[in-house]
This record gives sequence, C-alpha cells and structure tokens, in this order.
Amino acid sequence: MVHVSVIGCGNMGSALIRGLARTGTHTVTACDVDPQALDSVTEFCSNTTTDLETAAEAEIVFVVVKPDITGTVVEDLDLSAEQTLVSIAAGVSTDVLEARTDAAVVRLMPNLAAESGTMAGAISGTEIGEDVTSVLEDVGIVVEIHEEQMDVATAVNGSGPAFVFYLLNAVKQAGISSGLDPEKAEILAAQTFKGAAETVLRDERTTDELIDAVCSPKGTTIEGMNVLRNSSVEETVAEAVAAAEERSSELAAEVANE
Ligand SMILES: NC(=O)C1=CN([C@@H]2O[C@H](COP(=O)(O)OP(=O)(O)OC[C@H]3O[C@@H](n4cnc5c(N)ncnc54)[C@H](OP(=O)(O)O)[C@@H]3O)[C@@H](O)[C@H]2O)C=CC1
Ligand SMILES: O=C(O)[C@@H]1CCC=N1
Repeated sequence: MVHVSVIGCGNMGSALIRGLARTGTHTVTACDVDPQALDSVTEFCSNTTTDLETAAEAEIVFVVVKPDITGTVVEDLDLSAEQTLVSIAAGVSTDVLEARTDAAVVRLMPNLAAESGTMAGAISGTEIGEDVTSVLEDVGIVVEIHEEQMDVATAVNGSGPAFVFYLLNAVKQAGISSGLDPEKAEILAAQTFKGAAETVLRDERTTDELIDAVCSPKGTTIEGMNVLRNSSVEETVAEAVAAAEERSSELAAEVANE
C-alpha cells in the first residue's frame, strides 16, 4: 500500500483518483483549492484537503494543476529527497521542476482513460521507482520515453482521446444519418473502436494486415477503404497531432521564460 496524493482534482486529477479507487489498494489524499472539486471525489479517496502541507505528506505526490501554476505549487510543497513528485503538466520540463523540489521528479503524460483503468501513459525521469510504476500500472499501461519525446506523447496519448472521440462521433453520426437509432449507433461505434484497439494491442499482425483481414474479396470494406485512401484523412490526422505537439513545446517555452 502506497500513500499517494493528487493535487488538482479537475478533469485529469479526478480521473486518476477514480482509477486508483478501483484497485482499493492505496491511501489517496485528494487536494484542491475548490471544495466542489473535492466533493466530486470524496467517495473515491481516503481523505480530502485544501491544505497543500497535508498533501505534501504522501510518498508519491501527483501535481495535476494547469501548467502555468505547476512550478509554484511544486515549490510550495517543499518535498524531501525521499519523496517522488509526479508532474502531469504538459510542457513543464524536468529542469524547471528539479529547480523547485528535492524530491525525485517523474514526468507523466496520462490520459482520461485512467478513470477506467485503461490509461495510455508516457513517463520520463532519471529515477523512476518501482512504487511509481506499480501505482501507474493500476490505472493503465505506461511506457518509458525520453523527455524530448514528451511533446509528441502529449499529442498522441494526452490529447489523443479527444481526437478519438471526434473520429468515433463521425462514424456514429454517419450511422445515424443512414437510419440507426442514436443510442445504438453510439454503442456500435464505441464498441468497434474499443474492439479494434484491443485487437491491435493483442494481435501480432500489423494494422495493414488487420485491414486486409476485414476486407473480404469484392466485399464492403474495400469500398470504404478506397474512399479513405484517396482522401487526405491521414494527413489531417498528422496535422492535428503536430499542432498539439507544437502547442506543448510552446507551453514549455512559456513556462521556462516565467
Ligand atoms: N484533461 C486532460 O485530459 C489531461 C490533462 N493533463 C494535464 O493535467 C493538468 C490539469 O488539467 P485538467 O485536469 O484538464 O485541468 P482542470 O482545470 O480540470 O483541473 C485543475 C484543478 O486544479 C485546481 N487547482 C488550481 N490551483 C490549485 C492549487 N494551488 N492547489 C490545488 N488545486 C488547484 C483547479 O481549481 P480551479 O478550477 O478553482 O482553479 C482545478 O480543480 C494540466 O497540467 C494538463 O496539462 C494531462 C493529460 C491529460
Ligand atoms: O489539452 C491539454 O493541454 C491537456 C494536455 C493533454 C490533454 N489535455
């Protein structure tokens, strides 16, 4: 059992808290300046507080506030070398964090799926303890990357769920336009994305081989694939990822210049 605190219980912090609650194996202190944010997570954690000093008592301290205030919060926490600080802020570098804390610093780019235990998380740091990895694996899958790759990870798996929600909705709306009931269209589209993602994670075939497996000779899928392959969808998706990556590096520059 590890004592974890989560500072900032908004969209991402609350997803993390709810995800950790599913395992029931950790002591989780939730901290936020907003009592309403704390009310929404009370049933999923061991205790709630508005006091940073109380949150600073945990072995692993997750800072899940906006990038522009992350540095100040980290400084105010005054953690010791025996503790681990996990920063989730897009664009806030390890250098900026290490200058403000004695704790071991780990950067994490999580995503909202932590809530259901299916997060894709990217971590970087020089001292990533087994306790940190184990807590993160309780809410999903984590891969270690170099810090220079954090901006692109922010785009791929941090912002990624929004891109997938958008694409999923496009499939759902197309189904509705052709007569499916909205609720049923949502179930069919969402379960299809979920199943396809599970297949990619579990199957050794490449995505091209999997596409071929769906395309029956002279069947339906190849007609749709021809439309996609003759479109600019692939370039547009790449542009969306690049725009998010670019913004992450801009945030890094803004925070470093503060
Ligand atoms: N949303 C996402 O999917 C993801 C977000 N992130 C990162 O997570 C961080 C938080 O994002 P998100 O959850 O979306 O933001 P939110 O605004 O939803 O949540 C931030 C929370 O922190 C609170 N807060 C502000 N100042 C303090 C403080 N000094 N002490 C304690 N709590 C405080 C805010 O209260 P108030 O509103 O009153 O200011 C708010 O409840 C960002 O750095 C972002 O880059 C990373 C990956 C995914
Ligand atoms: O949009 C953002 O800035 C945050 C970081 C990744 C996902 N949400």
